[in-house]
Amino acid sequence: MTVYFSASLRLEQISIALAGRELLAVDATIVPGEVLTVMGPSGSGKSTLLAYIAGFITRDFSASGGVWLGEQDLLSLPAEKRGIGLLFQDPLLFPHLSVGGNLRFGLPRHIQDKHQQVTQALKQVGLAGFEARGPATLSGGQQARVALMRLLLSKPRAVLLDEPFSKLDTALRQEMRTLVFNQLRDAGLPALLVTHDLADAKAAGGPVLELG
Ligand SMILES: Nc1ncnc2c1ncn2[C@@H]1O[C@H](COP(=O)(O)OP(=O)(O)OP(=O)(O)O)[C@@H](O)[C@H]1O
Repeated sequence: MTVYFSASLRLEQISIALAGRELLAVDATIVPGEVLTVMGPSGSGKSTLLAYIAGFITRDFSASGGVWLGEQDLLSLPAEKRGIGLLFQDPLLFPHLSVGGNLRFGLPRHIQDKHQQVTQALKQVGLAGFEARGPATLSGGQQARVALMRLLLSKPRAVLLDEPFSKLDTALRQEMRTLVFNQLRDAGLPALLVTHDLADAKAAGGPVLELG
């Protein structure tokens, strides 16, 4: 994996409200290679916070506060220019593309040796030779690993994870936690994890923010 350095992700006095009622307030800085875990009751606005950071919060909410990546004001950029990578509980692979096609989709246009990068990424997660397979022929755990590598190949500058392990069975969950957090640490990316699972927070190894 190519190591590339990112800046800190700063969440500056963010407040998110729905119908005039504040759902959450967050003020935090996530340094490169660190995972901030956000926990809280269902409906407390965790996914909405991620949507605000990534740039696709809907008008139903009123939100305020700053989102900075180093010196860059992310709120001034449209979602596709923010350089934020997302991982959800569903792998969301494109069903009409092969595994290789899904991975190439994440690669920035200027990358020359796409084939080599894809081959290397698959090898890294124990899926060497899976390029031509369709996503539907993969197990849930294999799909999750492809989704992780697609995310990393897109060279995000920060990563948001929304319950990324909740659909995996217990053994696989532990394996994916280790893989995901090691990869994020190696890549030196700041990451924000939303979860209900204390074991996820422990594996992430960073600070934990408990919403009321
Ligand atoms: N588009 C929307 N319009 C109006 N209300 C919404 C919309 N999306 C979500 N909500 C409401 O906003 C609140 C926050 O939702 P959100 O999904 O951010 O919570 P959460 O903390 O991620 O919940 P969970 O842990 O169950 O995933 C909830 O009360 C939800 O019903």
